[in-house]
This record gives sequence, structure tokens and C-alpha cells, in this order.
Amino acid sequence: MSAVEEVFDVVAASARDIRDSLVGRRTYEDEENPSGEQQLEADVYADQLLEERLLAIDAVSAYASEERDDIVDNSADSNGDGYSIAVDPLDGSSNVKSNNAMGTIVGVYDDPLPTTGRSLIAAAYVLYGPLTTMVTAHDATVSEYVIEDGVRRLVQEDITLPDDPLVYGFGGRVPAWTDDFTDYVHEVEHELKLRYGGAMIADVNQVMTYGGIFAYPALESRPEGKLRLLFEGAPIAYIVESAGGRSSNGERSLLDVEATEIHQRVPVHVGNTEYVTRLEEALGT
Ligand SMILES: O=P(O)(O)OC[C@H]1O[C@](O)(COP(=O)(O)O)[C@@H](O)[C@@H]1O
Ligand SMILES: [Mg+2]
Ligand SMILES: [Mg+2]
Repeated sequence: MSAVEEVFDVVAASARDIRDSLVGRRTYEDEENPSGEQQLEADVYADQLLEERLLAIDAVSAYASEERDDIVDNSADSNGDGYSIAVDPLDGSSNVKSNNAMGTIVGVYDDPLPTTGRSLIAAAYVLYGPLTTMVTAHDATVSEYVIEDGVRRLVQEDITLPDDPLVYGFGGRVPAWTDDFTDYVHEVEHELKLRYGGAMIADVNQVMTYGGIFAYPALESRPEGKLRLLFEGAPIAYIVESAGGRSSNGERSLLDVEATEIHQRVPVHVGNTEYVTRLEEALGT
């Protein structure tokens, strides 16, 4: 089995345990993560589980996560030339309180972190919805699996974004959006249906399913947006682009954004090519 398939299997097995763990871990810890957000017990649990299991794979030499300051380096065990894994252990974890959908995001990078999304050789996300599903991208192929008893079963192969887009979801408070972005939203809302749930993975998965656009844009008070490049933006861009869509930070593909810090943020826009291209035009880039 290839190392990438091994990573995907470990993520699937861990997804079952993460899901099972949620029931007793819906309260906040006293700690904040490196992005200054309060951590839930569930965030910490998922992070520890994934760190332990992913680093146990021979070909994995480093583990970085949204929930910890520093990279955990295991290169001595993998002869220094293994993959670096970047993880958002629970995406949209504040949804655990209201029992709404959440995700797990995994990027497999072929270079030491921080590095650009062009170093990604695979990416995957788990969606904890009514079903636990997993979408993987590797070798230009996007596949969807259902996870049962910790094992992934293929349900759809060679996924591409639908040609007739239906939905949009944009994060951030409306008054915080820039004027250019707001003008774009006013166009799009005549064409697509709003679907926004506050967990990027759930919102992006709707775009993967129905076509359209998801964005967490630059805000007036926060030009860098909210989402993190290595753990959220680049892996999702890799998956959406592998499915025939586009990603952008407003100017260029998220895969081409220079990475200088592990926890750096980036404006995220992903979806059907037409909508992302129009968005770049609206932003004047
Ligand atoms: O609550 P807001 O501001 O709409 O932000 C929602 C965004 O924040 C996130 O929850 C951030 O992810 P984390 O839960 O991993 O910090 C995204 O999943 C989502 O798109
Ligand atoms: Mg997240
Ligand atoms: Mg998270």
C-alpha cells in the first residue's frame, strides 16, 4: 500500500474515534490555540489522536496542526525525507455545541513546512454529517468514501464540480466585507442559493456536490481573512482544483501563495471556475 493510501486509512480510522469522542467533549478548555481561538476539548483530543497515529506511519516525518504552536518533527525515524502532514483536526468545531456539521482536513506535503500548496501531493477531508464521509484528492483524482466502522468504502470516483452551479456560502459579517466583495455578492445572490453553516468543510462539500462558490474573504479589519493557509486554504484548494474548479486568494491560486509562517491566514475563495474568475475581476485583480 502506498504511503498516501496509508495516511487516508489512518484518517478514516481516526474519524470514527473522533466522532465517537464528541459526546463527552463539547466544552471549552482554558487554553487558546496559536490563532488565539479558544480550544474545545474535542479539538485537543482530535489533534492528539491524529498526531500519534499519523507520525506512526514510516513515510511521515512531520506533523503540524492548527491546535499546536510548533511542528512535531519525526524525521530521524523516517530518514529525514518523509512527508509533512498539516491538519485541521476539527474544522468548524464551534458547531459541536449546536450539533451541526464539522470536518477534519489533512494536507500531505512533500517538503518541510511552511511551504506552498504546490508541494501538496494529496489532501483529504472528513465530513461529520448525518453520515461520516471522506473526500480524497491524489494523482488528479477526487473520490468520495463513506466511513463505516473506521473503514472507508468508495462511493464515487473521478468527482468533478457540476457544470451548472447552484449554491454559495460566504463567511464573515456582512458589514465587515469590502465594497468590491459586497458588489460581487449582490450579483451572485441573484444566481445561486445561499448555503452557509459555519464549518468550511461542510460549506465546501455543498459546493463540491452542487457546484457554486465558497469564500471566507478579506475583511476591512482583517485583510488576511480568517482561514489558515497550510491547514485549510491550500488543502481545500488542492481538492477543488483536482475536481476541475479554481481557488484564489483574490489574486492567484491558493496553491501559489507564499507560505512564511505555519499559522498564517489567507482569504479563501474556491469553486467553479466561472465564479472564482468573476470574483477576481470584481476585486480588481
Ligand atoms: O464563524 P465564522 O466567522 O462564520 O467563521 C466560520 C469559519 O471558521 C471556521 O470554523 C474556522 O475553522 P476552525 O473551527 O477549525 O477554527 C471555518 O470552518 C469556517 O468557515
Ligand atoms: Mg478550520
Ligand atoms: Mg479547527
